Amino acid sequence: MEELPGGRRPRLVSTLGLGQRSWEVTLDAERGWLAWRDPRPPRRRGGENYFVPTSEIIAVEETELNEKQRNIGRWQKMAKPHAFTVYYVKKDRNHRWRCGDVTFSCVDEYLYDQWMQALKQLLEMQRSRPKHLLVYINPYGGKRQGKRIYEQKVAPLFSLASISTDVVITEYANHAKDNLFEVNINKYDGVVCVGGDGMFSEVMHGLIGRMQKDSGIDQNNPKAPLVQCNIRIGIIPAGSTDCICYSTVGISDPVTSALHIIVGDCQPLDVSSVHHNNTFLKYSVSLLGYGFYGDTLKDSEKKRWMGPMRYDYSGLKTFLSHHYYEGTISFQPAKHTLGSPRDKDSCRTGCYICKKSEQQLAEQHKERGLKHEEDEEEWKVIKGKFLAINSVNMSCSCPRSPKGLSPAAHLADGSADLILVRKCSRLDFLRYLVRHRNQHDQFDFSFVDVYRVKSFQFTSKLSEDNESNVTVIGKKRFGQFCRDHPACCCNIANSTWNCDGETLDSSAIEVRVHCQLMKLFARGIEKNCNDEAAYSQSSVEQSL
Ligand SMILES: CCCCCCCCCCCCC/C=C/[C@@H](O)[C@H](CO)NC(=O)CCCCCCCCCCCCCCC
Ligand SMILES: Nc1ncnc2c1ncn2[C@@H]1O[C@H](COP(=O)(O)OP(=O)(O)OP(=O)(O)O)[C@@H](O)[C@H]1O
Ligand SMILES: [Ca+2]
Repeated sequence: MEELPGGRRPRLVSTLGLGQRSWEVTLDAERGWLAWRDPRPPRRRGGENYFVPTSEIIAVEETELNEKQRNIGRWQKMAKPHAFTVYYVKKDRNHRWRCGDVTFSCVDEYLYDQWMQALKQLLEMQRSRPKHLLVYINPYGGKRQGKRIYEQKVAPLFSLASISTDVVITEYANHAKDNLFEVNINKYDGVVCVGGDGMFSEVMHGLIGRMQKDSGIDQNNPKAPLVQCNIRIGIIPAGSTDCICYSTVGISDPVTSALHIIVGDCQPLDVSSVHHNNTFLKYSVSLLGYGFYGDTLKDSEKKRWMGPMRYDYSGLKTFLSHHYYEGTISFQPAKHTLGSPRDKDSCRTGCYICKKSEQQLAEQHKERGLKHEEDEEEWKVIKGKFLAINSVNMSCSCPRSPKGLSPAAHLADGSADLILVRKCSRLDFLRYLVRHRNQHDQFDFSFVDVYRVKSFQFTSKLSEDNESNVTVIGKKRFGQFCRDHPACCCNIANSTWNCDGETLDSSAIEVRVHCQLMKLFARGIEKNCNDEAAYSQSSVEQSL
């Protein structure tokens, strides 16, 4: 390697054997890349060029060349050619990552040692990579393939990357959550969950809950400033919806997720806390849905045996029942964030809007102890009859809806998009649903409103009436549905909140978004060359 002043050795350039030819291989430690180039002029079918950021090198290993490889070209003269294999992230279409490998041969041991040492040094310098992970596998999530997926697709990659693991196969619901309150968490560089959104939710509750407990924060206080959780969670998708994985990586694919964990990616995530009467209920990172998604989930729980199909079955059933619910929503608009839910651009890796929120959060932490102006900020109140009330902290894109419930929602901007779908005809509601799967704007309907909020509260008409002691008993005599108007679909019972795929017991809730409360082994969805809608600073500036 060439030396720079100060003893830095940023560049190693050698001619190494690859296949049957000699290639020019460069390791540029300063700029952080490894490249190999066929030095033959392009018209002789050479000129190929490969380039890998060193942050995306997975491992390097000594390699024994096989008989066939040894007997070609100049390597056949050597008793034992010295070869090494570099494993790296190979980016495929649709955000899919694969483990690529390339084997280089060196003319002598000295050159081999030089390369091995330089590459190993570079790998050791990747400080954000995990070395020791705690893994929870839900053997019953999704299509019940969690254990197989982990053993066949993920564990071999972790061992290639020299990551050691403690693996827990869960034996009951909440096993992972309970366990996280007991383990010596400081031993680990991250926690991995193999399963779906429900399994992720368990691990998140365990980690955030543990963090608050250790810091003496009372989770039942809805206004308590929660302590950020710096231990990252990796999601190996093996569930039914895998919305959190899809929305943060761009695909639900176990190998891709394992590689994001190995390279030590970090994606902060907003978390909403949900309370009822000063009692903590749950945290949410994806969907908090009342009405359509609440009823779909409640019905689907009885059909777990159907696997992922249960959501389509119960979704269709709920669609046909066409129930709407009356209630009051009060919310505080998110004025601190630059974007809006109607933006054409989406949150992508390195998102400028999320970075801005991160800076604001750091300033807030510095000013902690000074007066908090939050409570003085305005509340908007909306009363109405709703088919669905959805609050999403992220786009909620998933294989069922690749652009999600709110395509412009941000992963880490400290806000949620509150989507109110008012009472409308079945046909209109179907048109709304269909737009989750095509390119048209799902908010461009007179019966749909969307707001970017930092907190909200909901009370159903039924509980308001209960509280004001209005003839509830009289109403109950009508049974669950309005018998006077069989066709009107009005429902005097409450719906249920769907909180990241789990039902909540209370319909009256108070929700608050906590900016970047936790972190994932992910980097957000990467911009593609054809992804013109990705955020850049200039596009934000134009919108100001
Ligand atoms: C005509 C086709 C329209 C299709 C519209 C599809 C929209 C799908 C939007 C999915 C949004 C998922 C949000 C993520 C929520 C997760 O935290 C949670 C836990 O995993 N998953 C669910 O609650 C699982 C929720 C799954 C809901 C599935 C709903 C399926 C609706 C089917 C309606 C059919 C009407 C057809 C009439 C002819
Ligand atoms: N060993 C177990 N036995 C029964 N339930 C479990 C076990 N381990 C975890 N669970 C629970 O199973 C629930 C569902 O699991 P998971 O999220 O992995 O799959 P899913 O519901 O099919 O997928 P999705 O949440 O993506 O729709 C979780 O809420 C979790 O608490
Ligand atoms: Ca958000």
